[in-house]
Amino acid sequence: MTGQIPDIVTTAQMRALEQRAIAAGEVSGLTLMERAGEGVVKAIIAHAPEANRAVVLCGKGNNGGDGFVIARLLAARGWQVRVCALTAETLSAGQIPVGDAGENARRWLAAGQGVYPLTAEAIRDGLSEGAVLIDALLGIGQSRSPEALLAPVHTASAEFTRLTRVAVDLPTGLCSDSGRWLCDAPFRADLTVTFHAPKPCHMLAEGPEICGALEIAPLGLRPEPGIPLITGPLCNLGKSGGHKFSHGHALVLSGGSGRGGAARLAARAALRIGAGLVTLGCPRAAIPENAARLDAVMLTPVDTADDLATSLSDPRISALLLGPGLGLDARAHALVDVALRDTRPCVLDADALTLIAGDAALRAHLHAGCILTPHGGEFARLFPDLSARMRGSGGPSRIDAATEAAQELGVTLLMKGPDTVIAGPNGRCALHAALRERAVPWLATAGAGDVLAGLIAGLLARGMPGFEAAASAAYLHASAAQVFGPGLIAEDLHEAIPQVLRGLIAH
Ligand SMILES: NC(=O)C1=CN([C@@H]2O[C@H](COP(=O)(O)OP(=O)(O)OC[C@H]3O[C@@H](n4cnc5c(N)ncnc54)[C@H](OP(=O)(O)O)[C@@H]3O)[C@@H](O)[C@H]2O)[C@@H](O)CC1
Ligand SMILES: [K+]
Repeated sequence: MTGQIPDIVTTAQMRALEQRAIAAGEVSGLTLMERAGEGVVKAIIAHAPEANRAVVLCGKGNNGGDGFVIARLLAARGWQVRVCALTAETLSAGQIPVGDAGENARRWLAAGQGVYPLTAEAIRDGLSEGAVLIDALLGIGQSRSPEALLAPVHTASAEFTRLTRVAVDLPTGLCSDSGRWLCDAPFRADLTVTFHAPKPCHMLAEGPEICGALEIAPLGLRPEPGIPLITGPLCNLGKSGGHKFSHGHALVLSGGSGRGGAARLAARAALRIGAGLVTLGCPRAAIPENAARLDAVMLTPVDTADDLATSLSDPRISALLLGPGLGLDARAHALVDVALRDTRPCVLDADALTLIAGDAALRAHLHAGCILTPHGGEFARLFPDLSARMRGSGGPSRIDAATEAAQELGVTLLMKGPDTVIAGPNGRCALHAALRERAVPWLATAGAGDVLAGLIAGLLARGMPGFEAAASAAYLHASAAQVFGPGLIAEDLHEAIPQVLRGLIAH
């Protein structure tokens, strides 16, 4: 997948787009299906240039219709093609369904080609090593487990080691809108060719694991806004003059002695991303430890809520961060309480999220300047009902859940993961997908989340709005991990940020 990636569209949006274009007389369903098939064939040839044999598995809907187009176009190129269709029996009896899929089945049969049943034997006999196995069983119309449908496919394909497995639109066994599996063993693709725009399942949850490489075939439909993918910072990161106070002052609150590492990681990240000043507020007893480990980050004693209130009387403090290594004791609770009664932009991570989850009074003070950065477990603590619904069949996707949660609390919410969702208090939403060429598995390391929280706090301190700061930080965080590569530990992220910034500012 290269170049500008269109916004993600849901199943409902995709269907509406198609229907509008057809109703307006701009295009017919048959033409769209032909374009879809052409796009898949083009991608297959680029992906498997040596192949000349394919088995196309066709379902009874329009995904299957695409399969018949693909079969016809590959056969026209001289490929040896076998179609194994769910509707083999009725088609062989001359019963052609109405509609675009039926018309493409008719064209296939009219060319003198046969249709085989969807059995392990028929599939196996059509394959050989190096062949292409094309899944056109189910697309965006699937809603229940296709376990039985896939059983012969798994049996047959297990006998080969060098198949190229291609999913049309999305792999069978995947929920299009959530990216969750609909069965234990979905189709596992090396390449998925979708149409017009990515669907949530190509980016979310367990979807990417079974989609393989992703190609987007255009259908000639007009683009419409969907969920944008974050492919760069959403704000200018350069500095143009000014003194340190013109670039903001972040205050990071820390826990006691021996617990300062997480807050130090966050504070350094805030400084690295360009906050003019960063102060770490910690109990007086922890000052020597932090002083021994920090130079450019300043220190101030914060033992009590009053100490924090005194720090906040300095109007130059432009953003707060509470959570990393903060603890869950009465002091931590009191600090979160004071911070939330202030209206300055405030990042709440880690322990601060746990405190908020357990205390409705704290939640009541959340405001639009707050940015919450939960991972899956923290999200479940904050939103147990929503989280339970997400696990159910047909439940909300991570995008829907984050959007609902952000609106419910009136905050910006960054739901962490390889598929990081950023949702604003007003329904705005975006996705940062650290997937495929942007995959950074070595980011799963202790302290990486603290650095992310620090990057957000630093950008907020510089005056960036919450949504933009969170989305940009997600991008910068993954980029730093990518620059450093394998062996990364959280401290390395700071060292990689300058290289990331140089690349961005040069552009
Ligand atoms: N939108 C567009 O712009 C374009 C779309 N195009 C293509 O159309 C595809 C969507 O087609 P679609 O709507 O016909 O749905 P599809 O996925 O083929 O399912 C069909 C039927 O399968 C059934 N079924 C469901 N689950 C099942 C199960 N577990 N096991 C067995 N059966 C099951 C269910 O019928 P049911 O049995 O419930 O009556 C369902 O109605 C899309 O993915 C893309 O490839 C392109 O041509 C270009 C333009
Ligand atoms: K499919």
